[in-house]
Amino acid sequence: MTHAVIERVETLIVDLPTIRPHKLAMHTLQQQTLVIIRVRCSDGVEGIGESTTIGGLAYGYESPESIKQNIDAHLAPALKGMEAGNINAAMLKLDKIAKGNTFAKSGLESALLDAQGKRLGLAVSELLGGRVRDSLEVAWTLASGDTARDIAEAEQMLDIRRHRIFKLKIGANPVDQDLTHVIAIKKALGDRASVRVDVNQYWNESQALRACRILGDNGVDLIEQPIARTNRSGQVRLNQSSPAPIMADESIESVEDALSLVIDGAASVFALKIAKNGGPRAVLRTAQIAEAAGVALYGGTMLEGAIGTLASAHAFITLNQLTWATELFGPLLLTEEIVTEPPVYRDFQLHVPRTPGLGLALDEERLRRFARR
Ligand SMILES: O=C(O)C[C@H]1C=CC(=O)O1
Ligand SMILES: [Mn+2]
Repeated sequence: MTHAVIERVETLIVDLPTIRPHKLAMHTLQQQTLVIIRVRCSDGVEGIGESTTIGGLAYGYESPESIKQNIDAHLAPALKGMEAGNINAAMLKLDKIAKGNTFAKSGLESALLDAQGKRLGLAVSELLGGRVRDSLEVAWTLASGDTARDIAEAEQMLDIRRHRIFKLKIGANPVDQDLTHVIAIKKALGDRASVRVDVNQYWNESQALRACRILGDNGVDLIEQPIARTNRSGQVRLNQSSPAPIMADESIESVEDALSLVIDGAASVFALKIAKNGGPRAVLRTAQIAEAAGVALYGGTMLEGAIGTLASAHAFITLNQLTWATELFGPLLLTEEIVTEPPVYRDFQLHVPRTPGLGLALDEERLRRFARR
């Protein structure tokens, strides 16, 4: 049998509307931009992947435009002619020719896994060693910017049994205003929901010392990235003093970051994101570091659409412990789909398909309609 080779890599920028503005400390999303990757192989198999970030360059070092350009100019030519089924060799080559660029690499690794799964008739989770569950609990982010509207949204999610974990995006407003907002929402929801916050690095240590204590004392379960990733010693001190666990998100931009956080004792929970580690296989290396260190895990998102969400989900369902569940709700924030069958959310869970590859097919007509020209 001759091995299939990678013949062509195509990238498309897709702009999709959101159900409402989504306010994060650094950026308000009015729409979401996905980079869709198609890897065509010599055996006729096509793999699909997604490289998505938030707010252009507001969140990380890669933008949709730079991701597309770097794949087109550097990563795709390096992959051309390589054996399609040898994902180790392909990703080693990319690591050799490109520093960082984990978002771009994540979409490519996802597409190669999708192709190999389709080729072998196996779900990506099976390629990753096999699943230990079929579905994942999914949190919802309350980020309308309005307390009453956030409470109404949470009540609706509880009613329809879609989410019972809520993450509140704070940090942009004065600290006391944010604390009042969070405490009001926790009071309204009580024990019916887990309430967590994500500060997206917007506090300094002096603000965070007091705020983390107040949040913990008022029943907030988890505090995500309260201070800057660059303030490592501050993170260590907060991790020791906060009554609520501290989760690292922006602090992890690579597998090596995860190791150094563990060595320093800078967080007791890690947000796992395929985009920040370089793909579904790379994120599992970070998960293994956490497991060995006794750090708890959470399945994070960069607000990807269906493809990036399921690429993440196939990795996360192979994990033994996922103490803090996931936030794989990206497709639910979008009003439009570019796949033929959207991911299934039911009874607080995302159900992960067992069909070959990621278990998704592109809807060509809708893709054409939303692709940026
Ligand atoms: O975690 C982040 O910082 C980014 C993202 C995840 C959920 C959400 O609403 O925003
Ligand atoms: Mn975060």
